[in-house]
Amino acid sequence: MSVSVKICGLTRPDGVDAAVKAGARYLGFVFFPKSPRHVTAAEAAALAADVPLGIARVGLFVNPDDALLESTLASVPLDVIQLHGGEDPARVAEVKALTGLPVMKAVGVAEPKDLDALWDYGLVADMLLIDAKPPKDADLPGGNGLAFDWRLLAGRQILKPWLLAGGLTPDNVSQALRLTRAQGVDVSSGVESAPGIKDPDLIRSFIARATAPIL
Ligand SMILES: O=C(O)c1ccccc1N[C@@H]1O[C@H](COP(=O)(O)O)[C@@H](O)[C@H]1O
Repeated sequence: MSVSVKICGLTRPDGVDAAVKAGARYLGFVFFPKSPRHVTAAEAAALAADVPLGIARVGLFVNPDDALLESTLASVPLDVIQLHGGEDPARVAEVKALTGLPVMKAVGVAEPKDLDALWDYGLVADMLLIDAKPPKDADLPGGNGLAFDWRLLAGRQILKPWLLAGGLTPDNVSQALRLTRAQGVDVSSGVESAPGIKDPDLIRSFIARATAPIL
């Protein structure tokens, strides 16, 4: 089966267009004001409006309260909620019930014991996103262009469908897939010309390499 690709942090129509045409399976919109990729609900609604059926529009939130989720969903047609903060498994279940949407929970990994959380979140989330754990002093809990040691995932059984994230680029995605055998990959800063500005050529190149046969 072909690898699913998520292009995250889209802020402009040319990035959405490049991702859709190149075969992305998920498009991510960031609703976290500290991020250079933050979009307002009105901006996201415009970007998400004409996305073809079969491509999931993912709303990325960091510790959102119910009001933010409800007000965003009132105007943005989202298909999946991504939780990228410190939400515990009970909150993941609450967000699922509140929104009626599938939830993808990000789990940060820096060392082997971080993988233990995949079990607890796998029991409640619909999908998992396995990302590099951010440095302690980081402003953002993701989107930092940092990779973790992919060998930690080799041969690992994971309860739910999952995407690999963290520091992926067109140049390293093949190696990441070879080592982890991930079913999908998620990229943000690795396909940008500047923080928050996606480069359509890098998006095309990333998707072509991620979906090429693994040798
Ligand atoms: O992209 C962001 O700005 C962001 C902000 C807050 C939480 C998560 C964020 N991005 C997610 O992190 C992964 C990895 O990013 P990168 O490829 O290493 O830059 C990204 O795919 C988003 O899902």
